Amino acid sequence: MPEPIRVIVTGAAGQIAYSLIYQLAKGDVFGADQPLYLHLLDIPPMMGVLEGVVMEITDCALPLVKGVVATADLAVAFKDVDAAFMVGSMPRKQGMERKDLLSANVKIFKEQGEALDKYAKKTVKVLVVGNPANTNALMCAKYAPSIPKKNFSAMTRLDHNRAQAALAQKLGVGVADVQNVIIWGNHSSTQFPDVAHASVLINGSKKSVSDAINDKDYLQGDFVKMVQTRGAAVIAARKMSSAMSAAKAAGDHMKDWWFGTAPGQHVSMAVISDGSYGVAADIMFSFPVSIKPGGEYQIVQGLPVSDFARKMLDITAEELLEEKKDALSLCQD
Ligand SMILES: NC(=O)C1=CN([C@@H]2O[C@H](COP(=O)(O)OP(=O)(O)OC[C@H]3O[C@@H](n4cnc5c(N)ncnc54)[C@H](O)[C@@H]3O)[C@@H](O)[C@H]2O)C=CC1
Ligand SMILES: O=C([O-])CC(=O)C(=O)O
Repeated sequence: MPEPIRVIVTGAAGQIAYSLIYQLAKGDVFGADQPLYLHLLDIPPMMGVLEGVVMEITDCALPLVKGVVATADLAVAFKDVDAAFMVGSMPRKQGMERKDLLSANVKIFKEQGEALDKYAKKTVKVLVVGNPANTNALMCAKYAPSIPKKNFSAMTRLDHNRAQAALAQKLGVGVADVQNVIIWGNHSSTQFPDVAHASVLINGSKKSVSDAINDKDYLQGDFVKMVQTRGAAVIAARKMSSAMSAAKAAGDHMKDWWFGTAPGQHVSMAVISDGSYGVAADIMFSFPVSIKPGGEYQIVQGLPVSDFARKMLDITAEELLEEKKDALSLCQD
């Protein structure tokens, strides 16, 4: 058996964590033979609830769990962690955009960036889930200068999974038969879900999704809108934001980052922009990435960008630049 790793979940008494912790504890993310210590962080008023979560983890009798550290103390929570799921923050309510959460949430990611910098392993892989996720991740990285920026990411995998599942339904195939959809940009209603490079396996032969659906108006219209607004639709129906699907996406994101993507496949991750595809540098922008075994991601290069895609990329990058400006000023207060 490998040495145990240390994995932190912030917001551990909340909704997403409730689904996520079980996936981590039973080996779905880091592997069925990888023991781990779970570090669970929440705020002091939630310590009673968190105690209940710890009881349930114990009662699951899962052999991979070597110990649980439940705390509101950042120094204890972030000590020597190998992987960080940064969930803890306020969710939006009906009628809000995710960026409306910036003033409530960004300072959490500043403070926890500082804690990662002080206490975590320098190789830690950080996934920011709390909204607005891209800009929170940017600030988290900024305040953890001793950790490479490439170790920080934000979650657009839920959008990616939504797009993949919707296309599979439309085409009447299994989800695994649809590959290489791309979410570009912000985890917000300006994101661009792009099928131009996606493929589908139909009756054993591989086709482009665009050819298989053969309805440009749908692919550039209703499909894009549906993925952009799916989070709001779930809130309208459930009166609470997506949690089970968000936890599944967080697990998928980290699993691919930890183990690598299959040859020829790419997934969507918001990572620090290096200027690829004419996107402004130094914003957390969702790109197609391929990941080597062992966890080094690369932004997939050289994909053709249509005029329509160019317009969509520019809109979402512009929003991220505005969020960055607001976040920097909030963090200086
Ligand atoms: N990137 C994505 O695709 C998605 C992001 N989200 C976001 O994830 C976040 C969490 O959502 P839920 O789990 O549903 O919310 P929740 O309200 O059920 O749980 C959040 C937890 O975070 C805790 N928390 C608040 N401030 C904290 C701090 N400073 N340190 C540690 N813990 C803190 C709260 O006490 C609470 O237990 C929200 O911002 C939500 O918008 C949700 C779905 C998808
Ligand atoms: O929409 C929200 O506020 C929660 C979220 O990020 C999502 O479901 O994609």
